[in-house]
Amino acid sequence: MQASKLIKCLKFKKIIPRNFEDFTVSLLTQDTREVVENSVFVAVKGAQFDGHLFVQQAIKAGAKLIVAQEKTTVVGVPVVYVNDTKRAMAILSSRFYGGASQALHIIGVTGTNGKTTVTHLIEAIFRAQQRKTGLIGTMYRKIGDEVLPTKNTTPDIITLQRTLSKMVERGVSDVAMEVSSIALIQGRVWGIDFDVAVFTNLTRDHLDYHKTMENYKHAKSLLFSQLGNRYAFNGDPKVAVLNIDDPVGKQFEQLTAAQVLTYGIKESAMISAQKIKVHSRGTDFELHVFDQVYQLHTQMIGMFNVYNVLAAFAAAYASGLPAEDIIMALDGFKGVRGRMQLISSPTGVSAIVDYSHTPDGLYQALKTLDEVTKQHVFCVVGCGGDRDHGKRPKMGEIAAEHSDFPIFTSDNPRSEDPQKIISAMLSGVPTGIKVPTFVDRRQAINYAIQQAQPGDLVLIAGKGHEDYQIIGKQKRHFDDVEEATKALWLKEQAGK
Ligand SMILES: CC(=O)N[C@H]1[C@@H](OP(=O)(O)OP(=O)(O)OC[C@H]2O[C@@H](n3ccc(=O)[nH]c3=O)[C@H](O)[C@@H]2O)O[C@H](CO)[C@@H](O)[C@@H]1O[C@H](C)C(=O)N[C@@H](C)C(=O)N[C@H](CCC(=O)O)C(=O)O
Ligand SMILES: Nc1ncnc2c1ncn2[C@@H]1O[C@H](COP(=O)(O)OP(=O)(O)OP(=O)(O)O)[C@@H](O)[C@H]1O
Ligand SMILES: N[C@H](CCC[C@H](N)C(=O)O)C(=O)O
Ligand SMILES: [Mg+2]
Repeated sequence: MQASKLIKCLKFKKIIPRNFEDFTVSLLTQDTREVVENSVFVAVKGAQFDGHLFVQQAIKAGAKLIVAQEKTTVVGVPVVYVNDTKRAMAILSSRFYGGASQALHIIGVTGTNGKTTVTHLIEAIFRAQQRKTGLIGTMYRKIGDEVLPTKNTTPDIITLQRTLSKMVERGVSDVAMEVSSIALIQGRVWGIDFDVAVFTNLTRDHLDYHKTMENYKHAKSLLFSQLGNRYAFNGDPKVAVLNIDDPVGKQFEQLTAAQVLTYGIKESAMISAQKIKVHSRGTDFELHVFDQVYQLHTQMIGMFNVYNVLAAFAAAYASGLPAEDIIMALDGFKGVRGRMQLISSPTGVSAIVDYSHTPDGLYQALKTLDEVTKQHVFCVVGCGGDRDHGKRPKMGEIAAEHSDFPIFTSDNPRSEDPQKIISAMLSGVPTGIKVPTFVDRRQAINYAIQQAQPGDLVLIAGKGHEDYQIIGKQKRHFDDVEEATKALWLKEQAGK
């Protein structure tokens, strides 16, 4: 696309100089580390850096046009001045990448917990229909079977539009994507034409960023107000899929002009789970879809996963798939890496690696383990540094109250002193409960597994699929599944 044609979509702008030599744009980016010859560079003021300070660097790397919101002393290339470069990024990327989101059937999933799980369930359902799928979320971006890395749960709008456009090129038809509250506030999904928007739940997280639960809820609500009431490009009506057992789900009904499909375990929900039986090898329940009743089995355990399954079912049903097909796909789904991932061993001790890093996530995980075992539950847990401080005492309290043997350790301490994070967790522990602590996560895992007796379960919470640990500025390899497997093997050898 020619540069002059690209910038036409920006309505209010000042171009200096007014006339410039046109060129074919090779890349649109806000990051100097991506710039190549004939790029358009958008200067964005961020939380850490100011992109305007990188303009010369961008030109040196090949940028031929700059979009800025503040005066820059640029020589040799035209500058397009706008009021807000973040908004310009959304408008330009939609234009540059050809409105890919309109060509795709996109299901956006938001909520504090369950987004990764629900998007994987949706991916599995559509794949079972022999459709080519895309997935965007915490763990990766996926185009069919191709796995691409990701920095954020929801990428910046340019990366997102670029990814969607690649999906269109490769024949993807259906996309499941996680939409984080921070992304919604930062406009990372501005202009994305969602067909279905799903709400899982709202509990405490990210208050370092949002400050209050009210702001956090507002951020989540944006997905529903942005869904609009238009018919989607392919003619299907847009649908908001809402968990109405969560009071926030009910409130979101008011915000959207789209059609609403509710789910929950109360009979008043349009899609509900009844007669739920959670056992150690999975969960069974009656699925009520309006006035139809089906039997549903999932290999995943826990009441929270009943909600995740309902959310995925509702999203697929809202997309027009037959209930029987969805149910069959859900039955075959084996779970997501690092989400209640079981590692059994001949010692009789089992470890469960789970990504519970919020108070509610941890509570749900511990409650589930308590339901499936009569033996003891150990809980190795830490809290991330440079993230919501307020959740630390709460997670400390939950681990202490809902496990038999809580053990506190480090998650990703980042720039913070790990001992201080652990002390904050300890401040929430009720008096009388003793909690051993280990700054070294490996030692904590080894200790728990050594202490556990046959039949006991060791929950290793907070890092799930992560294969790294961030200490200071250093990111080193660390994988809870590997560590637990090693510790269980050592226990087995010691017992021989
Ligand atoms: C605080 C925050 O949210 N930061 C996000 C934000 O960065 P920012 O706009 O503040 O950017 P910045 O790093 O200050 O840089 C400013 C500008 O200079 C540019 N730059 C910077 C350096 C350089 O050498 N060259 C260069 O051009 C940058 O590309 C950017 O355009 O926008 C970036 C692009 O979208 C994000 O990658 C970045 O996420 C950081 C890494 C982050 O840790 N974010 C977390 C808090 C986050 O967003 N989490 C959510 C929720 C997770 C979940 O619940 O699952 C997520 O969606 O991941
Ligand atoms: N519906 C749910 N309600 C409460 N807790 C849940 C639910 N689903 C999952 N969890 C817990 O939260 C953890 C994270 O789940 P998942 O990765 O699916 O959530 P997420 O919303 O993608 O999280 P993130 O915000 O980090 O991307 C799980 O390991 C589990 O312990
Ligand atoms: N999406 C979450 C991930 C937290 C995972 C935990 N291991 C940590 O590093 O704090 C966040 O950015 O808050
Ligand atoms: Mg996620």
